[in-house]
Amino acid sequence: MSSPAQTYVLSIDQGTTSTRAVVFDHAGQTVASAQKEHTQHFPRAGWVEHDVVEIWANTREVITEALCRGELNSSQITSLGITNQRETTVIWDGATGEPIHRAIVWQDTRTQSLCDELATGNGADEPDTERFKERTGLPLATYFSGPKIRWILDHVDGAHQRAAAGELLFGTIDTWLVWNLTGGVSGGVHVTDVTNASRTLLMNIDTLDWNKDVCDAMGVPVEVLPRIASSSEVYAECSQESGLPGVPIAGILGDQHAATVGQACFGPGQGKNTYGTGNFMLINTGHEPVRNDKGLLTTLAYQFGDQKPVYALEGSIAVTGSLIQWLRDNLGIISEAAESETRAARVQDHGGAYVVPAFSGLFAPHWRSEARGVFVGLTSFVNADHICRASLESVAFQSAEVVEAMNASAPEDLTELKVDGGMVVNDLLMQFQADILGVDVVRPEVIETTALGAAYAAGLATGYWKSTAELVENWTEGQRWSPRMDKSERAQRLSEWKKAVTRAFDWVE
Ligand SMILES: Nc1ncnc2c1ncn2[C@@H]1O[C@H](COP(=O)(O)OP(=O)(O)O)[C@@H](O)[C@H]1O
Ligand SMILES: O=P(O)(O)OC[C@H](O)CO
Repeated sequence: MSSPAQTYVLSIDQGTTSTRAVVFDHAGQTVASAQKEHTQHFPRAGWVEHDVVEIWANTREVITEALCRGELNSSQITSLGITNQRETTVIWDGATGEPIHRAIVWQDTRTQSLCDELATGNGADEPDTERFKERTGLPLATYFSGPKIRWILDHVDGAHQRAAAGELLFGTIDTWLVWNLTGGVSGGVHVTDVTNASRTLLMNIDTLDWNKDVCDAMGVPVEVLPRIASSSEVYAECSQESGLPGVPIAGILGDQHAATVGQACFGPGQGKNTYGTGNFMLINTGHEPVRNDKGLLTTLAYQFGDQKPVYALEGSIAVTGSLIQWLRDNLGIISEAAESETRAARVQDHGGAYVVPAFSGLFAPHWRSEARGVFVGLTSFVNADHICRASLESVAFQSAEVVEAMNASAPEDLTELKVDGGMVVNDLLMQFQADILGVDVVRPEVIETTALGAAYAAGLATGYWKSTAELVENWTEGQRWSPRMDKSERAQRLSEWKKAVTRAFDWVE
Protein backbone atom coordinates (compact mmCIF):
# COMPACT_ATOMS: atom_id res chain seq x y z
CA MET A 1 0.00 0.00 0.00
CA SER A 2 1.19 3.54 -0.76
CA SER A 3 0.92 7.05 0.57
CA PRO A 4 -0.76 9.39 -1.97
CA ALA A 5 2.29 11.64 -2.19
CA GLN A 6 4.51 8.84 -3.47
CA THR A 7 5.22 8.23 -7.12
CA TYR A 8 6.00 5.00 -8.94
CA VAL A 9 6.89 3.40 -12.24
CA LEU A 10 4.54 0.89 -13.83
CA SER A 11 5.72 -1.99 -15.94
CA ILE A 12 3.80 -4.27 -18.28
CA ASP A 13 5.40 -7.68 -18.77
CA GLN A 14 3.64 -9.37 -21.65
CA GLY A 15 5.02 -12.95 -21.52
CA THR A 16 4.32 -16.11 -23.49
CA THR A 17 1.91 -17.49 -20.91
CA SER A 18 0.60 -14.41 -19.15
CA THR A 19 0.50 -10.64 -18.90
CA ARG A 20 1.55 -8.88 -15.71
CA ALA A 21 1.37 -5.27 -14.55
CA VAL A 22 3.78 -4.46 -11.74
CA VAL A 23 4.17 -1.17 -9.86
CA PHE A 24 7.67 -0.43 -8.52
CA ASP A 25 8.92 2.13 -6.04
CA HIS A 26 12.26 3.93 -6.08
CA ALA A 27 13.99 1.07 -4.21
CA GLY A 28 12.93 -1.29 -7.00
CA GLN A 29 10.48 -3.05 -4.67
CA THR A 30 7.13 -4.32 -5.90
CA VAL A 31 4.26 -2.19 -4.60
CA ALA A 32 1.37 -3.96 -6.36
CA SER A 33 0.86 -6.36 -9.23
CA ALA A 34 -1.73 -8.26 -11.22
CA GLN A 35 -1.42 -11.11 -13.70
CA LYS A 36 -3.63 -12.84 -16.26
CA GLU A 37 -2.97 -15.90 -18.45
CA HIS A 38 -4.06 -15.96 -22.07
CA THR A 39 -5.10 -18.83 -24.34
CA GLN A 40 -2.45 -20.83 -26.17
CA HIS A 41 -3.74 -21.91 -29.59
CA PHE A 42 -2.16 -25.02 -31.14
CA PRO A 43 -3.98 -25.34 -34.49
CA ARG A 44 -1.59 -28.00 -35.83
CA ALA A 45 1.49 -29.91 -34.69
CA GLY A 46 4.32 -27.36 -34.38
CA TRP A 47 2.03 -24.32 -34.67
CA VAL A 48 1.51 -21.92 -31.75
CA GLU A 49 -0.68 -18.80 -31.96
CA HIS A 50 -1.91 -16.03 -29.66
CA ASP A 51 -4.96 -13.82 -29.99
CA VAL A 52 -3.52 -10.32 -29.58
CA VAL A 53 -6.96 -8.79 -29.07
CA GLU A 54 -7.22 -10.99 -25.96
CA ILE A 55 -3.69 -9.92 -24.95
CA TRP A 56 -4.62 -6.23 -25.32
CA ALA A 57 -7.78 -6.74 -23.23
CA ASN A 58 -5.74 -8.57 -20.56
CA THR A 59 -3.20 -5.76 -20.56
CA ARG A 60 -5.86 -3.16 -19.76
CA GLU A 61 -7.34 -5.44 -17.13
CA VAL A 62 -4.05 -6.05 -15.29
CA ILE A 63 -3.19 -2.33 -15.36
CA THR A 64 -6.52 -1.49 -13.71
CA GLU A 65 -6.19 -4.38 -11.25
CA ALA A 66 -2.62 -3.48 -10.21
CA LEU A 67 -3.55 0.18 -9.62
CA CYS A 68 -6.60 -0.90 -7.67
CA ARG A 69 -4.64 -3.35 -5.47
CA GLY A 70 -2.04 -0.68 -4.68
CA GLU A 71 -4.82 1.90 -4.06
CA LEU A 72 -3.09 4.09 -6.62
CA ASN A 73 -4.32 6.42 -9.27
CA SER A 74 -2.67 6.96 -12.62
CA SER A 75 -1.35 10.40 -11.67
CA GLN A 76 1.08 8.65 -9.28
CA ILE A 77 2.60 6.72 -12.19
CA THR A 78 5.49 8.76 -13.55
CA SER A 79 6.21 6.52 -16.52
CA LEU A 80 5.39 3.19 -18.12
CA GLY A 81 7.85 0.52 -19.25
CA ILE A 82 6.91 -2.28 -21.63
CA THR A 83 8.57 -5.65 -21.88
CA ASN A 84 7.40 -8.56 -23.96
CA GLN A 85 7.80 -12.08 -25.28
CA ARG A 86 10.05 -11.51 -28.29
CA GLU A 87 9.79 -12.55 -31.95
CA THR A 88 6.03 -13.25 -31.72
CA THR A 89 4.63 -11.61 -34.82
CA VAL A 90 1.43 -9.67 -35.39
CA ILE A 91 0.27 -7.84 -38.51
CA TRP A 92 -2.75 -5.58 -38.35
CA ASP A 93 -4.72 -3.17 -40.48
CA GLY A 94 -3.68 0.38 -39.55
CA ALA A 95 -7.14 1.78 -40.42
CA THR A 96 -9.26 -0.66 -38.39
CA GLY A 97 -6.79 -1.94 -35.79
CA GLU A 98 -7.85 -5.53 -36.65
CA PRO A 99 -5.09 -8.18 -36.83
CA ILE A 100 -5.17 -9.93 -40.22
CA HIS A 101 -4.12 -13.24 -38.62
CA ARG A 102 -3.58 -14.55 -35.09
CA ALA A 103 -0.07 -13.76 -33.87
CA ILE A 104 2.49 -16.44 -34.72
CA VAL A 105 4.39 -17.23 -31.52
CA TRP A 106 8.18 -17.54 -31.28
CA GLN A 107 7.95 -21.32 -30.65
CA ASP A 108 6.00 -21.93 -33.88
CA THR A 109 7.87 -24.02 -36.52
CA ARG A 110 5.57 -23.57 -39.55
CA THR A 111 8.19 -21.53 -41.43
CA GLN A 112 10.71 -24.39 -41.64
CA SER A 113 10.33 -24.96 -45.39
CA LEU A 114 10.53 -21.20 -46.00
CA CYS A 115 13.78 -21.05 -43.98
CA ASP A 116 15.16 -24.02 -45.95
CA GLU A 117 14.26 -22.26 -49.19
CA LEU A 118 15.87 -18.97 -48.04
CA ALA A 119 19.01 -20.86 -47.02
CA THR A 120 19.67 -21.97 -50.60
CA GLY A 121 20.37 -18.31 -51.49
CA ASN A 122 18.92 -18.52 -55.01
CA GLY A 123 22.34 -19.11 -56.56
CA ALA A 124 23.93 -15.95 -55.07
CA ASP A 125 27.68 -15.87 -54.36
CA GLU A 126 27.28 -16.19 -50.61
CA PRO A 127 24.82 -18.71 -49.11
CA ASP A 128 21.93 -16.83 -47.49
CA THR A 129 22.49 -18.50 -44.11
CA GLU A 130 25.82 -16.63 -43.98
CA ARG A 131 24.32 -13.39 -45.31
CA PHE A 132 21.58 -13.39 -42.64
CA LYS A 133 24.03 -14.30 -39.87
CA GLU A 134 26.58 -11.68 -40.90
CA ARG A 135 24.02 -8.86 -41.13
CA THR A 136 21.70 -9.76 -38.26
CA GLY A 137 23.79 -11.87 -35.84
CA LEU A 138 21.17 -14.64 -36.02
CA PRO A 139 20.90 -18.03 -37.69
CA LEU A 140 18.19 -18.42 -40.32
CA ALA A 141 15.63 -20.17 -38.11
CA THR A 142 11.86 -20.41 -37.59
CA TYR A 143 12.29 -18.76 -34.16
CA PHE A 144 12.60 -15.21 -35.51
CA SER A 145 9.98 -12.74 -36.78
CA GLY A 146 11.05 -12.23 -40.41
CA PRO A 147 9.93 -15.63 -41.71
CA LYS A 148 6.70 -15.33 -39.69
CA ILE A 149 5.89 -11.97 -41.33
CA ARG A 150 6.52 -13.48 -44.75
CA TRP A 151 4.29 -16.48 -43.93
CA ILE A 152 1.37 -14.24 -42.94
CA LEU A 153 1.78 -12.08 -46.07
CA ASP A 154 1.89 -15.25 -48.23
CA HIS A 155 -1.19 -16.80 -46.64
CA VAL A 156 -3.64 -13.92 -46.17
CA ASP A 157 -5.42 -12.83 -49.36
CA GLY A 158 -4.12 -9.56 -50.78
CA ALA A 159 -1.72 -9.03 -47.86
CA HIS A 160 1.43 -8.49 -49.96
CA GLN A 161 -0.24 -5.69 -51.96
CA ARG A 162 -1.76 -4.08 -48.86
CA ALA A 163 1.60 -4.24 -47.09
CA ALA A 164 3.41 -2.59 -50.00
CA ALA A 165 0.70 0.11 -50.05
CA GLY A 166 1.43 0.89 -46.37
CA GLU A 167 -2.00 -0.29 -45.16
CA LEU A 168 -0.64 -2.99 -42.85
CA LEU A 169 1.53 -2.65 -39.77
CA PHE A 170 3.88 -5.29 -38.37
CA GLY A 171 4.84 -5.44 -34.75
CA THR A 172 6.26 -7.65 -32.07
CA ILE A 173 4.05 -7.46 -28.99
CA ASP A 174 5.73 -4.30 -27.66
CA THR A 175 4.77 -2.48 -30.86
CA TRP A 176 1.19 -3.77 -30.74
CA LEU A 177 0.77 -2.61 -27.13
CA VAL A 178 2.35 0.80 -27.65
CA TRP A 179 0.21 1.43 -30.74
CA ASN A 180 -2.95 0.57 -28.80
CA LEU A 181 -1.93 2.42 -25.63
CA THR A 182 -1.24 5.58 -27.64
CA GLY A 183 -4.60 5.74 -29.39
CA GLY A 184 -4.64 2.91 -31.96
CA VAL A 185 -6.57 3.98 -35.07
CA SER A 186 -6.67 7.56 -33.76
CA GLY A 187 -2.94 8.20 -34.00
CA GLY A 188 -1.26 5.20 -32.39
CA VAL A 189 2.55 5.36 -32.48
CA HIS A 190 4.26 2.62 -34.53
CA VAL A 191 7.60 2.00 -32.82
CA THR A 192 9.84 -0.74 -31.46
CA ASP A 193 13.18 -0.74 -29.66
CA VAL A 194 16.57 -2.08 -30.72
CA THR A 195 16.33 -5.21 -28.57
CA ASN A 196 13.04 -6.34 -30.10
CA ALA A 197 14.18 -5.33 -33.58
CA SER A 198 17.34 -7.41 -33.08
CA ARG A 199 15.13 -10.54 -32.98
CA THR A 200 13.43 -10.07 -36.35
CA LEU A 201 16.25 -11.31 -38.66
CA LEU A 202 15.71 -7.98 -40.46
CA MET A 203 17.78 -5.49 -38.47
CA ASN A 204 21.44 -4.87 -39.17
CA ILE A 205 23.23 -5.64 -35.90
CA ASP A 206 25.96 -3.06 -36.57
CA THR A 207 23.93 -0.08 -37.83
CA LEU A 208 20.71 -0.82 -35.88
CA ASP A 209 18.59 -0.02 -38.97
CA TRP A 210 16.35 -2.28 -41.04
CA ASN A 211 18.65 -4.01 -43.51
CA LYS A 212 17.18 -3.47 -46.99
CA ASP A 213 18.81 -6.42 -48.77
CA VAL A 214 17.89 -8.81 -45.97
CA CYS A 215 14.28 -7.51 -45.99
CA ASP A 216 14.21 -7.98 -49.79
CA ALA A 217 15.57 -11.53 -49.52
CA MET A 218 12.94 -12.29 -46.87
CA GLY A 219 10.17 -10.75 -49.02
CA VAL A 220 9.16 -8.24 -46.32
CA PRO A 221 8.35 -4.69 -47.51
CA VAL A 222 9.97 -2.09 -45.25
CA GLU A 223 6.66 -0.16 -45.32
CA VAL A 224 5.20 -2.53 -42.68
CA LEU A 225 8.07 -2.14 -40.24
CA PRO A 226 7.99 0.17 -37.20
CA ARG A 227 10.54 2.87 -36.40
CA ILE A 228 13.47 1.51 -34.37
CA ALA A 229 14.15 3.55 -31.23
CA SER A 230 16.40 3.11 -28.20
CA SER A 231 15.19 1.09 -25.19
CA SER A 232 14.90 4.11 -22.90
CA GLU A 233 13.36 7.38 -24.09
CA VAL A 234 9.93 8.98 -24.09
CA TYR A 235 8.21 7.49 -27.16
CA ALA A 236 4.72 8.93 -26.60
CA GLU A 237 2.03 9.45 -23.97
CA CYS A 238 -0.77 7.01 -23.23
CA SER A 239 -4.18 8.04 -24.57
CA GLN A 240 -7.19 9.09 -22.45
CA GLU A 241 -8.85 5.68 -23.07
CA SER A 242 -5.83 3.63 -22.02
CA GLY A 243 -6.45 3.80 -18.27
CA LEU A 244 -3.17 5.72 -17.91
CA PRO A 245 -4.02 9.10 -19.48
CA GLY A 246 -0.95 11.20 -20.19
CA VAL A 247 1.52 8.72 -18.68
CA PRO A 248 4.69 8.68 -20.81
CA ILE A 249 5.77 5.35 -22.27
CA ALA A 250 9.51 5.62 -21.71
CA GLY A 251 10.97 2.09 -21.79
CA ILE A 252 10.70 -0.80 -24.24
CA LEU A 253 12.78 -3.96 -23.93
CA GLY A 254 12.35 -7.56 -25.06
CA ASP A 255 11.76 -9.61 -21.91
CA GLN A 256 15.19 -11.26 -21.78
CA HIS A 257 16.95 -7.93 -22.27
CA ALA A 258 14.73 -6.42 -19.56
CA ALA A 259 15.73 -9.18 -17.15
CA THR A 260 19.39 -8.41 -17.93
CA VAL A 261 18.74 -4.77 -16.94
CA GLY A 262 16.60 -5.82 -13.94
CA GLN A 263 19.49 -7.96 -12.69
CA ALA A 264 21.77 -4.90 -13.08
CA CYS A 265 24.13 -6.69 -15.51
CA PHE A 266 25.68 -3.45 -16.75
CA GLY A 267 29.30 -4.58 -17.13
CA PRO A 268 30.88 -6.85 -19.74
CA GLY A 269 30.92 -10.47 -18.53
CA GLN A 270 27.85 -9.98 -16.32
CA GLY A 271 24.77 -11.99 -17.17
CA LYS A 272 21.66 -13.86 -16.09
CA ASN A 273 19.58 -16.92 -16.88
CA THR A 274 15.78 -16.59 -16.96
CA TYR A 275 13.57 -19.66 -16.42
CA GLY A 276 10.13 -18.99 -17.95
CA THR A 277 8.30 -20.71 -20.81
CA GLY A 278 11.80 -21.21 -22.22
CA ASN A 279 15.22 -20.42 -20.73
CA PHE A 280 17.34 -17.54 -21.95
CA MET A 281 20.87 -16.75 -20.81
CA LEU A 282 22.32 -13.36 -21.76
CA ILE A 283 25.87 -12.21 -21.08
CA ASN A 284 26.78 -8.54 -21.57
CA THR A 285 29.63 -8.23 -24.13
CA GLY A 286 30.06 -4.42 -24.08
CA HIS A 287 29.75 -1.94 -26.93
CA GLU A 288 30.64 -4.19 -29.89
CA PRO A 289 28.63 -7.08 -31.31
CA VAL A 290 30.53 -10.35 -30.76
CA ARG A 291 29.98 -13.01 -33.43
CA ASN A 292 29.81 -16.58 -32.17
CA ASP A 293 30.25 -20.02 -33.68
CA LYS A 294 29.20 -22.03 -30.61
CA GLY A 295 25.46 -21.71 -31.18
CA LEU A 296 24.95 -18.43 -29.29
CA LEU A 297 23.11 -15.45 -30.77
CA THR A 298 24.55 -11.98 -31.17
CA THR A 299 21.94 -9.62 -29.80
CA LEU A 300 21.44 -6.23 -28.17
CA ALA A 301 21.47 -6.10 -24.39
CA TYR A 302 19.95 -2.59 -24.28
CA GLN A 303 20.45 0.95 -25.48
CA PHE A 304 19.68 3.81 -23.09
CA GLY A 305 18.69 6.97 -25.00
CA ASP A 306 21.48 8.33 -27.17
CA GLN A 307 24.19 6.38 -25.33
CA LYS A 308 26.18 3.71 -27.16
CA PRO A 309 24.30 0.42 -27.50
CA VAL A 310 25.33 -2.50 -25.30
CA TYR A 311 25.45 -5.95 -26.87
CA ALA A 312 25.06 -9.48 -25.49
CA LEU A 313 25.58 -13.11 -26.37
CA GLU A 314 22.45 -15.17 -25.84
CA GLY A 315 21.75 -18.86 -25.36
CA SER A 316 18.05 -19.44 -26.07
CA ILE A 317 16.27 -22.66 -25.04
CA ALA A 318 12.76 -23.14 -26.40
CA VAL A 319 11.15 -25.51 -23.91
CA THR A 320 11.63 -25.44 -20.13
CA GLY A 321 8.63 -24.11 -18.15
CA SER A 322 6.39 -25.11 -21.04
CA LEU A 323 7.47 -28.73 -20.46
CA ILE A 324 6.02 -28.44 -16.95
CA GLN A 325 2.81 -27.01 -18.46
CA TRP A 326 2.78 -29.96 -20.85
CA LEU A 327 3.08 -32.43 -17.95
CA ARG A 328 0.07 -30.65 -16.46
CA ASP A 329 -2.12 -30.07 -19.53
CA ASN A 330 -1.24 -32.90 -21.93
CA LEU A 331 -0.15 -35.77 -19.65
CA GLY A 332 -2.19 -34.73 -16.60
CA ILE A 333 0.44 -36.12 -14.18
CA ILE A 334 0.47 -32.89 -12.16
CA SER A 335 -2.36 -30.48 -11.51
CA GLU A 336 -0.20 -27.38 -11.02
CA ALA A 337 3.40 -26.44 -11.82
CA ALA A 338 4.58 -26.55 -8.19
CA GLU A 339 3.57 -30.22 -7.99
CA SER A 340 6.45 -31.04 -10.35
CA GLU A 341 8.72 -30.42 -7.38
CA THR A 342 6.74 -32.40 -4.80
CA ARG A 343 6.48 -35.37 -7.17
CA ALA A 344 10.17 -35.17 -8.14
CA ALA A 345 11.14 -35.06 -4.45
CA ARG A 346 9.32 -38.34 -3.77
CA VAL A 347 12.00 -40.31 -5.62
CA GLN A 348 15.71 -40.53 -4.86
CA ASP A 349 16.82 -39.75 -8.40
CA HIS A 350 15.74 -39.77 -12.05
CA GLY A 351 15.55 -43.58 -12.15
CA GLY A 352 17.59 -43.66 -15.36
CA ALA A 353 15.07 -41.57 -17.34
CA TYR A 354 15.91 -38.55 -19.51
CA VAL A 355 13.41 -36.21 -21.15
CA VAL A 356 14.64 -34.16 -24.13
CA PRO A 357 11.83 -31.66 -24.80
CA ALA A 358 12.68 -30.79 -28.43
CA PHE A 359 9.06 -29.75 -29.10
CA SER A 360 10.15 -26.87 -31.39
CA GLY A 361 13.33 -28.58 -32.54
CA LEU A 362 16.37 -27.71 -30.42
CA PHE A 363 17.58 -24.14 -30.07
CA ALA A 364 20.94 -23.23 -28.46
CA PRO A 365 23.51 -24.54 -28.74
CA HIS A 366 22.34 -27.12 -31.32
CA TRP A 367 19.94 -25.26 -33.66
CA ARG A 368 18.47 -28.54 -34.92
CA SER A 369 15.01 -27.75 -36.29
CA GLU A 370 14.44 -31.36 -37.35
CA ALA A 371 14.81 -32.68 -33.78
CA ARG A 372 11.72 -33.71 -31.81
CA GLY A 373 11.11 -34.61 -28.17
CA VAL A 374 12.13 -37.98 -26.72
CA PHE A 375 11.92 -39.91 -23.44
CA VAL A 376 14.88 -42.30 -23.14
CA GLY A 377 16.27 -44.69 -20.54
CA LEU A 378 12.81 -45.99 -19.70
CA THR A 379 12.41 -49.28 -17.82
CA SER A 380 9.47 -50.73 -15.92
CA PHE A 381 10.96 -49.12 -12.83
CA VAL A 382 10.31 -45.58 -14.12
CA ASN A 383 7.13 -43.92 -12.81
CA ALA A 384 5.50 -40.49 -13.15
CA ASP A 385 7.60 -39.11 -10.26
CA HIS A 386 10.77 -40.00 -12.17
CA ILE A 387 9.34 -38.29 -15.27
CA CYS A 388 8.72 -35.13 -13.23
CA ARG A 389 12.27 -35.28 -11.92
CA ALA A 390 13.77 -35.95 -15.35
CA SER A 391 11.72 -33.06 -16.76
CA LEU A 392 13.06 -30.63 -14.17
CA GLU A 393 16.56 -31.98 -14.75
CA SER A 394 16.18 -31.37 -18.50
CA VAL A 395 15.78 -27.66 -17.75
CA ALA A 396 19.11 -27.63 -15.88
CA PHE A 397 20.90 -29.82 -18.42
CA GLN A 398 19.86 -27.58 -21.30
CA SER A 399 21.17 -24.54 -19.41
CA ALA A 400 24.41 -26.39 -18.62
CA GLU A 401 24.96 -26.84 -22.37
CA VAL A 402 24.47 -23.10 -22.87
CA VAL A 403 26.92 -22.30 -20.04
CA GLU A 404 29.43 -24.61 -21.73
CA ALA A 405 29.04 -22.60 -24.97
CA MET A 406 29.37 -19.32 -23.02
CA ASN A 407 32.53 -20.53 -21.28
CA ALA A 408 34.00 -21.60 -24.61
CA SER A 409 33.28 -18.11 -26.00
CA ALA A 410 34.35 -15.90 -23.09
CA PRO A 411 37.81 -15.08 -21.71
CA GLU A 412 36.81 -16.41 -18.28
CA ASP A 413 34.49 -19.17 -17.07
CA LEU A 414 31.28 -18.24 -15.31
CA THR A 415 31.83 -18.24 -11.55
CA GLU A 416 28.18 -18.03 -10.47
CA LEU A 417 24.82 -17.86 -12.21
CA LYS A 418 22.22 -15.13 -11.52
CA VAL A 419 18.74 -16.54 -12.09
CA ASP A 420 15.16 -15.29 -12.34
CA GLY A 421 11.79 -16.14 -13.92
CA GLY A 422 8.71 -18.14 -12.95
CA MET A 423 10.54 -21.46 -12.41
CA VAL A 424 13.15 -20.24 -9.93
CA VAL A 425 10.76 -20.80 -7.02
CA ASN A 426 11.49 -24.50 -7.62
CA ASP A 427 14.11 -25.35 -5.02
CA LEU A 428 14.86 -28.83 -6.34
CA LEU A 429 15.52 -27.44 -9.82
CA MET A 430 17.79 -24.68 -8.49
CA GLN A 431 19.81 -27.15 -6.39
CA PHE A 432 20.17 -29.49 -9.37
CA GLN A 433 21.22 -26.53 -11.55
CA ALA A 434 24.03 -25.72 -9.08
CA ASP A 435 24.97 -29.41 -8.90
CA ILE A 436 25.19 -29.91 -12.63
CA LEU A 437 27.03 -26.62 -13.28
CA GLY A 438 29.42 -26.89 -10.35
CA VAL A 439 28.94 -23.18 -9.55
CA ASP A 440 26.63 -21.26 -7.20
CA VAL A 441 23.18 -20.28 -8.41
CA VAL A 442 21.98 -16.94 -7.03
CA ARG A 443 18.45 -15.59 -6.96
CA PRO A 444 17.80 -11.90 -6.23
CA GLU A 445 15.32 -10.78 -3.60
CA VAL A 446 13.04 -9.29 -6.27
CA ILE A 447 12.39 -12.07 -8.79
CA GLU A 448 10.17 -9.94 -11.06
CA THR A 449 13.39 -8.84 -12.76
CA THR A 450 11.85 -8.70 -16.24
CA ALA A 451 9.20 -6.20 -15.21
CA LEU A 452 11.78 -4.39 -13.09
CA GLY A 453 14.15 -4.00 -16.05
CA ALA A 454 11.45 -2.31 -18.15
CA ALA A 455 10.58 -0.07 -15.22
CA TYR A 456 14.27 0.86 -14.89
CA ALA A 457 14.45 1.74 -18.61
CA ALA A 458 11.36 3.96 -18.27
CA GLY A 459 12.50 5.53 -14.99
CA LEU A 460 15.97 6.33 -16.34
CA ALA A 461 14.42 8.17 -19.30
CA THR A 462 12.22 10.31 -17.09
CA GLY A 463 14.73 10.99 -14.29
CA TYR A 464 12.97 8.81 -11.68
CA TRP A 465 16.31 7.02 -11.41
CA LYS A 466 19.39 9.12 -12.13
CA SER A 467 21.93 6.48 -13.14
CA THR A 468 22.60 2.77 -13.42
CA ALA A 469 24.68 3.04 -10.22
CA GLU A 470 21.41 3.57 -8.32
CA LEU A 471 20.00 0.43 -9.92
CA VAL A 472 23.04 -1.64 -8.96
CA GLU A 473 22.45 -0.48 -5.36
CA ASN A 474 18.91 -1.85 -5.53
CA TRP A 475 20.07 -5.41 -6.36
CA THR A 476 20.08 -7.64 -3.29
CA GLU A 477 20.69 -11.37 -2.99
CA GLY A 478 17.66 -13.43 -1.99
CA GLN A 479 18.89 -17.03 -2.00
CA ARG A 480 21.97 -19.01 -3.03
CA TRP A 481 22.39 -22.71 -3.90
CA SER A 482 25.89 -24.25 -3.85
CA PRO A 483 26.89 -27.45 -5.66
CA ARG A 484 26.69 -30.70 -3.68
CA MET A 485 27.31 -33.22 -6.46
CA ASP A 486 30.80 -34.62 -6.86
CA LYS A 487 32.76 -34.06 -10.06
CA SER A 488 32.62 -37.61 -11.40
CA GLU A 489 28.85 -37.89 -10.97
CA ARG A 490 28.43 -34.51 -12.69
CA ALA A 491 30.54 -35.64 -15.63
CA GLN A 492 28.61 -38.89 -15.93
CA ARG A 493 25.20 -37.25 -15.80
CA LEU A 494 26.25 -34.65 -18.41
CA SER A 495 27.58 -37.33 -20.70
CA GLU A 496 24.32 -39.33 -20.41
CA TRP A 497 22.35 -36.17 -21.14
CA LYS A 498 24.38 -35.49 -24.28
CA LYS A 499 23.73 -39.06 -25.43
CA ALA A 500 20.00 -38.56 -24.82
CA VAL A 501 20.05 -35.34 -26.89
CA THR A 502 21.48 -37.17 -29.91
CA ARG A 503 18.45 -39.48 -29.77
CA ALA A 504 16.22 -36.46 -30.55
CA PHE A 505 18.14 -35.53 -33.72
CA ASP A 506 17.08 -36.26 -37.31
CA TRP A 507 13.45 -37.00 -36.56
CA VAL A 508 11.57 -34.75 -39.02
CA GLU A 509 12.46 -35.70 -42.59
N1 LIG B 1 7.02 -24.23 -9.02
C1 LIG B 1 7.29 -24.39 -10.33
N2 LIG B 1 8.03 -25.43 -10.75
C2 LIG B 1 8.32 -25.60 -12.07
N3 LIG B 1 7.88 -24.77 -13.04
C3 LIG B 1 7.15 -23.73 -12.67
C4 LIG B 1 6.81 -23.47 -11.32
N4 LIG B 1 6.04 -22.34 -11.27
C5 LIG B 1 5.92 -21.91 -12.56
N5 LIG B 1 6.59 -22.75 -13.40
C6 LIG B 1 6.69 -22.61 -14.86
O1 LIG B 1 7.17 -21.31 -15.13
C7 LIG B 1 6.56 -20.81 -16.33
C8 LIG B 1 6.04 -19.42 -16.06
O2 LIG B 1 7.12 -18.57 -15.83
P1 LIG B 1 7.05 -17.07 -16.32
O3 LIG B 1 8.36 -16.46 -15.99
O4 LIG B 1 5.82 -16.47 -15.77
O5 LIG B 1 6.88 -17.33 -17.88
P2 LIG B 1 6.62 -16.36 -19.12
O6 LIG B 1 7.26 -15.04 -18.79
O7 LIG B 1 7.29 -17.12 -20.21
O8 LIG B 1 5.14 -16.27 -19.35
C9 LIG B 1 5.44 -21.75 -16.72
O9 LIG B 1 5.81 -22.40 -17.90
C10 LIG B 1 5.35 -22.74 -15.56
O10 LIG B 1 5.14 -24.05 -16.01
O1 LIG C 1 7.77 -15.32 -22.43
P1 LIG C 1 9.09 -15.78 -21.98
O2 LIG C 1 9.53 -15.14 -20.71
O3 LIG C 1 9.23 -17.27 -21.96
O4 LIG C 1 10.16 -15.27 -23.07
C1 LIG C 1 10.04 -15.65 -24.38
C2 LIG C 1 11.20 -15.11 -25.16
O5 LIG C 1 11.23 -13.73 -25.22
C3 LIG C 1 11.23 -15.71 -26.53
O6 LIG C 1 12.38 -15.30 -27.21
